[in-house]
Amino acid sequence: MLTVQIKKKLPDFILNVEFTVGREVLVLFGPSGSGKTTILRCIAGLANPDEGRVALDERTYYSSRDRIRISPQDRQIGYMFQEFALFPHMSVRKNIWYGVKETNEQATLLYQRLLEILKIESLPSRYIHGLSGGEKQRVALARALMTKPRILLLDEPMSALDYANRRELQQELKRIHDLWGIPFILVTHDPQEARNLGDHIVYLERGCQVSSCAATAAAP
Ligand SMILES: Nc1ncnc2c1ncn2[C@@H]1O[C@H](COP(=O)(O)OP(=O)(O)OP(=O)(O)O)[C@@H](O)[C@H]1O
Repeated sequence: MLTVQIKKKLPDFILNVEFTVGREVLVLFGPSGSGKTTILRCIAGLANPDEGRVALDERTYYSSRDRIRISPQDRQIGYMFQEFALFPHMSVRKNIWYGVKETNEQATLLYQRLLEILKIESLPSRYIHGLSGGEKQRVALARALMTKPRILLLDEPMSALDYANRRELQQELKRIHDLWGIPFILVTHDPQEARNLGDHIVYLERGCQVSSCAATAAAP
């Protein structure tokens, strides 16, 4: 169970959220600038709250009270950034292996399995600049999962895709979530995506949770 309690002063408002995520998909939904990416960055350790706590099960990643701040590299969190943040000068293979600490047989098996699950077996020697939006999305997902994360953060993972590709990749994301069984936190502006993928939706406005509900209970 991931526990998130964050207070952080931003230029125009104070971000103030509190929620937990089990082995489910939690969607952060809200207008541009409402604080969604900042929440992901605080969970990953790329930004620090002014106050609060972030913990996965018994492990505290951040606590203002206890002065704990675990570095991003030691949090075992997969982060799929907006626009994917892949390295254009590296091959698909190198991108996927980037960040893996140990190259052993287990890692090689995971790599092969990810290529298969994400249907990118033909891509390893290609370079990022020649890939389609859907292919880049799959490679970014493989890279995030290759580090065997205990949580996966996805910041608008479908934003670069057209309607047909979005629908297909939403289905794949659901399947991967079922297979991996870890908490996913997904940021989106798209109400349909929020309903399709989320088990729970947290609605944000200017840094505050205006509501939080099961995805089937109400449409955003
Ligand atoms: N490092 C920073 N320094 C100053 N202001 C910041 C910083 N990061 C975020 N902000 C501001 O905090 C607010 C929330 O930004 P954030 O990126 O978290 O919103 P968002 O909901 O993810 O937006 P979008 O949907 O457009 O990506 C914005 O007003 C943004 O300009």
